[in-house]
Parts: sequence; C-alpha cells; structure tokens
Amino acid sequence: MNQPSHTTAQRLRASFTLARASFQLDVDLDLPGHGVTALFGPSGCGKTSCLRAMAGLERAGGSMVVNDEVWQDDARRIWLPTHRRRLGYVFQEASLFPHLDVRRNIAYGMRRTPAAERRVALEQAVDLLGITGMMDRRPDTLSGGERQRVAIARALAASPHVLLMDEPLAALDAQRKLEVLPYLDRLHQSLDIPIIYVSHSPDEVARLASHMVLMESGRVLASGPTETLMSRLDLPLAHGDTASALVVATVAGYDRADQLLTLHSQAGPLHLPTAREHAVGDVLRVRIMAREVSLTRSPAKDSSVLNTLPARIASITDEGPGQMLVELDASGTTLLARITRRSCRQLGLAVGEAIHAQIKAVLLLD
Ligand SMILES: Nc1ncnc2c1ncn2[C@@H]1O[C@H](COP(=O)(O)OP(=O)(O)OP(=O)(O)O)[C@@H](O)[C@H]1O
Repeated sequence: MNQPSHTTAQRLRASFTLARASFQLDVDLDLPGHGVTALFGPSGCGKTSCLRAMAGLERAGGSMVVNDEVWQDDARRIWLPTHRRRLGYVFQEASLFPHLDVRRNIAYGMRRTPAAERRVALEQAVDLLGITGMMDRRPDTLSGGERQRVAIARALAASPHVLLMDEPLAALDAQRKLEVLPYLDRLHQSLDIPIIYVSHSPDEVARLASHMVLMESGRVLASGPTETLMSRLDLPLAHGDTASALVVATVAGYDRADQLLTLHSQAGPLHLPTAREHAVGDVLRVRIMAREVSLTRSPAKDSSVLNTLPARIASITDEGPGQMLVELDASGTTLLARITRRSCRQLGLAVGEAIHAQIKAVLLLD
C-alpha cells in the first residue's frame, strides 16, 4: 500500500481547560495532522475528557484546530457542535444499530457526508476492515471483535478529517484484540486520516502510535515521538515490567530455511524468527523489552542469543527489589536492560563504560 505524503503544515492543535469537582483538565497540544497519536496515561488522568472535548461532546474552554479547520476558538466565539465537526468517534464498545444489518449500519455513517466530500468509499472501508463477508448480518450475530470492526468502518465511511478512538480494544479479550489490531495498522497506512487513540496499554501504543501524549492528573507530562518517550527514564513508561525501547529498522534479508529475518538498525544488525517474509528495504519497527536484554563484558561466541550489540552505559538506576535498570547508548539508539543488582555489582558496571547488550527477543510490531 502507498504511504500517504504529508505536508509539515498539517497539525492538530488543541488547548482545553475544564474544571470538575475533583479534577482539572489543562492541556495544550500541538500534534501531527497525520498518523496515529496515542493519548496515554493512568485511569482518571483525563484521556477521555480530552477526546470528548476534541469532539465537542464536552464543553471545555479553549480552542481546537484540525489542519486548517477551526472547530473551537473561544477568543473568537467559535464553537462547532459535534455534528458539524468532520470526525469519526469509536467508543470502547461498538454502538451499532441492532435493527440494521452491517451494510446499513455502515451506510448510515455516510449519510451526513455530502457526495463531493466523500474521500472514503464504502467499499474501501469494508475492505480495510475485512468485513465483506458480513454485510447482510445483524450486529447481534457478530463477535465483539467483528462488531468493533464494523463500528470503525462506519466511522470511516463518513470520511472524517480526524478519527477519535477511545480504547477501541478495551472490551475485547486478548484473542480478539489480536484479531482487530492488524486492521488498525492498515488504517493509518492506507488512509490519510489522523487518528487520536486513547489507550492505557503500552503494547497497543508501541504497536500503533508514531506520536504519543503522556498524561497525568489532567495535564500533559510529555508529548513526542513514541520511540523517544517510551525509553525516557524521567517518564513512567521506561519503568516497570513493560519497559522497552522502540527501534526503527530496515529489512536486510530473510533466510527461508531458518525463517530468520535480518534487519539493519542504527544500533546494529538484528535477527528475529518470523514466518512472514518481508521485502528488503521495508522499514519496520521493533520493540526490545528491557527484561530481554542482558549485559556482557565480551560478546559470547558460544551463546544461543543471536543479537549482541555494542553499547555504552548511559545511566544506571535502582529499580526496586534487587533490580537495576541500565540505560544504554547503542550508536545513538537508546536501549534499556533490566538486570539484577548482584549482576550489576559482579560485572562492576559504571556509567560511560563500553558493554555488549545481548538481546534475547526482538518483537516485530506489524
Ligand atoms: N461526567 C463526569 N462528571 C464528573 N466527573 C467526571 C465525569 N467524567 C469523568 N469525570 C472525572 O474526570 C476525571 C477524568 O476522567 P476521564 O474519563 O477523562 O479519565 P481517563 O483518563 O479517560 O480514565 P480511564 O482510563 O479510566 O477511562 C476523573 O477523575 C473522572 O472521575
């Protein structure tokens, strides 16, 4: 599929204040007007409130500009009601019309959009979400994952200028999540519609979002490229069991006999087993969990670990019971390694030293 081209001018700007009895939303966002941006943070930090304010479902004070369309500007007394904002909104649970079949549910999404402004054909939405074979079925005969795919297709069929998604996978079990995720991947790869995606799952964010906004208590802690924020030690994502680094890499080759993919990254070559062949030159993102990285003074020649990268120790942090988090600079790429305090002492690790990172597992995000 072709990647859409973008101009740097495409931005999504939102500035909101909202006071509730025991909660204050105060955010100022300047986001890319393309790709997936995740709103991430703990329960109650204000992600949904922010999304609803963007949609005009919540009357927050401030402003909202999508590319060049002004949806809200209190200073100029502009406030478009939700039905005049060209947006699609996908809730945690699909809210489909139970008496209409899938075709009519999706067609309903198109009704409000004048024919001349339809950028997404019904067939395209249906195809992207893989629901061609379900068009005559009623929602109550579909699985949760299928219903959610129909809800996304319906939102897309209105040719929105922004797609707002509020934890669209939250109501699905792990298996259904895996079923829907590839469709979400395809969406932003083939449609030039910016997606704002609320989530509190680091796995989903790592997989889908190129940009992320980290929220805490109604405020923005940080906003920037996902790979930067994921491994920044002053932010919560770099800590805990899901601590990881995201690495952008290019496919260098695939060994069919061993089903092993070789990637080139700034940090060095990476090998990972996969059944799926990729074309040489394809750009992929991989995730390296801190718990899968161990450290060695000299690269072992008789180890089963395939990936060993030279790196320099950038910092060492105490990470709770008996554990240390070692931040590594691998030729400009940040990696994180979680090791025991004892190993850290026995190896005599110190900031600035050269070391080798042994990576047991590299997760392909596609
Ligand atoms: N309609 C409402 N009236 C009063 N308070 C509300 C309302 N909706 C949300 N809140 C409060 O506003 C704060 C932010 O809620 P919000 O739903 O935006 O958080 P969130 O980050 O989306 O949480 P979650 O991940 O649990 O969905 C919370 O303290 C919540 O209790």
